Amino acid sequence: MSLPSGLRRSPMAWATAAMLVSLVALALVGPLLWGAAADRPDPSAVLQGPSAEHPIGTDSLGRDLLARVLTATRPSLLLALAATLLGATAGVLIGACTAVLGRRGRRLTAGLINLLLAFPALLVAMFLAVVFGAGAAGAVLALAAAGVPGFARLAQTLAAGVAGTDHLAAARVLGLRRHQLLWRHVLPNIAEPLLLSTTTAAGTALVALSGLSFLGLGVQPPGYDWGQLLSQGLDRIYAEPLPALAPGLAVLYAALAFQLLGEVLAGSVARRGPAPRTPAPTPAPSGPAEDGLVLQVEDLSVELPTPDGTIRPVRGVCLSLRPGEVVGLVGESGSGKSLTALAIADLLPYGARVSRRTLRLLGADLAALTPKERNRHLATGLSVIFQNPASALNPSLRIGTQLTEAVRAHRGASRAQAAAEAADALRRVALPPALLRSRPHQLSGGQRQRVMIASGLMVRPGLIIADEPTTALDVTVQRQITRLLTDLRRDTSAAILFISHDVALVGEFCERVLVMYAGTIVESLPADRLADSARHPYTRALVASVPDLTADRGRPLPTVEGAPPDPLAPEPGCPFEPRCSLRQDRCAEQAPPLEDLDAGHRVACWHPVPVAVDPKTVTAS
Ligand SMILES: Nc1ncnc2c1ncn2[C@@H]1O[C@H](COP(=O)(O)OP(=O)(O)OP(=O)(O)O)[C@@H](O)[C@H]1O
Repeated sequence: MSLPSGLRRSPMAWATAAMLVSLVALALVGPLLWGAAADRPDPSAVLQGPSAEHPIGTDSLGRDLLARVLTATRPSLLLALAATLLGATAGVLIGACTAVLGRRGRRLTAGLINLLLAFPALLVAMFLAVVFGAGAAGAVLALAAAGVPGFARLAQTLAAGVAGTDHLAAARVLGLRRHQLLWRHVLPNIAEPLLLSTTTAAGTALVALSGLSFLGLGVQPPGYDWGQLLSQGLDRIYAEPLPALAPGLAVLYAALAFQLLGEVLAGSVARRGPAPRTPAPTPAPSGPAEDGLVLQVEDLSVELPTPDGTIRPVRGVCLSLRPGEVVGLVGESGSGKSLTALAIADLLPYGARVSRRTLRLLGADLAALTPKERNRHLATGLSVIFQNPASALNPSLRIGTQLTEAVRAHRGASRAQAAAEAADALRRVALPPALLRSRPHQLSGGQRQRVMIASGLMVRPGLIIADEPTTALDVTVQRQITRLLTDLRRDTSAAILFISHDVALVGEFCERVLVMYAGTIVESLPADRLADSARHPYTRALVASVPDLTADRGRPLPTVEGAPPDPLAPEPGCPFEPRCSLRQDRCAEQAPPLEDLDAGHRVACWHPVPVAVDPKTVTAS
């Protein structure tokens, strides 16, 4: 596994690695190399100061103190790690349980955690160390128990974020038992921040454990750790500072190493967090602008790294929209529709690379703008309505705050002016302005989607990208939403790119349809000609797979036979060729370009289907 390049370049990461390696090496070889010297008493060298033979002196039995400090690395680290792991395991299990317990169990556990947190951890550790009895095992148990509430609170907070997610709800519906929910759905999703906290907690545990040994509650003679050596050295610190300083510095060094490890890991997580808004490298300027277009996209491609290799889920896409035009983008799941939209909106996931010949929004070449200008232009010229409004809206903010923040940030509108505009936007999507005070969970799915549309309207965009905005809604609400989008288009003359896999809906709602298959546009035609004049075998198969009320219920629903090509192993030729019953030799050799058939109708096929052919006969069976 290779290190992220950010980590490789970080001096702090290298320093931390060096400190950790030195500690581990000392813990491994210390007792072998210096164990004998550390335990050998020498009555002739009792309580000596630093000398060539004993660089930091000897103890009351004449044992070499440097050897003892070095040998103590192993017990000091092991005990601190044991206390941390025990405390973290118990705390995390208790805290994470709250995500899968019933209401009563959850409240009880939360109350218990709150109660335990009220007691200072170090005092609890000292009290428990006395109760468990002075000794290494008692100190470890006491520290672990004292650390449980802190870990439990952290895990509880993180688990609360998972508790409301759709995947946990889906797993509950599937009937998974509580322990399965905990192990499979809660813990894996909160593991990363917990690991970071555990690392830093190990440093704190090391200091605390040394403190207990220092007070005589931890490791007992003849065993020893840094805390005990520090305590012994302190008796004569004014005469000989080194015997106390050396174990003290060792504690500081090891605690610092753990703290730095936490910092470095947290930094590395933050670095791979949000995607940089600008895909590297700097794109070349766009091709010439075409007059009167809201969106002009030519030869857009997206590359994505995956664990198995790089894929190109969007390949050479061209599309354009005029003011007020509604264009549908249809295709099977995975055909690249959403990534096309995300590439236009500059919202591609981290690691994605985008290339294009032209990308203009409202006449402005997005490549020619600085990142700040581009963000501003996109934020004010484009709105994206996502498929799942539940996750697109921030659950902790009131609707009013979410609707107004964009206009306040980009247009500098006052709070009152923004609130008035938000109320107006809600009215336009047929929602009462009183909802401004609600939070997303208090709204139905249809209402949330209307809020998303209202949010898009707040910036008065020239282009609305609606990515499957009705997929999660029932048919009645679907109709309401599409009607609403139609009204908005009429009133604001915004263009709409409507992404869907519902061919029937797109045919009804849009003026023009782009059919996407395996990352490319394979056909572009007026929506009213979709049902009877589509010429690409894939479009014909999609249309044929739409059930209607007159279909014979005794026969299985028609589907597009076969599966899309493996994005990791693209073949030359037409990507639909393996599924096409009309394929010929040329289809497997060369990919067909998107060419004009007649006015407003383009198709990428070497042998477009004659209009008269029955659509059900065009896919391989
Ligand atoms: N972040 C990602 N990393 C790797 N591959 C991805 C990522 N996002 C999407 N893909 C892949 O890219 C391809 C296109 O995905 P995209 O989401 O654009 O499809 P889609 O046509 O919008 O599908 P759907 O209708 O199901 O939303 C798919 O094969 C998908 O697995």
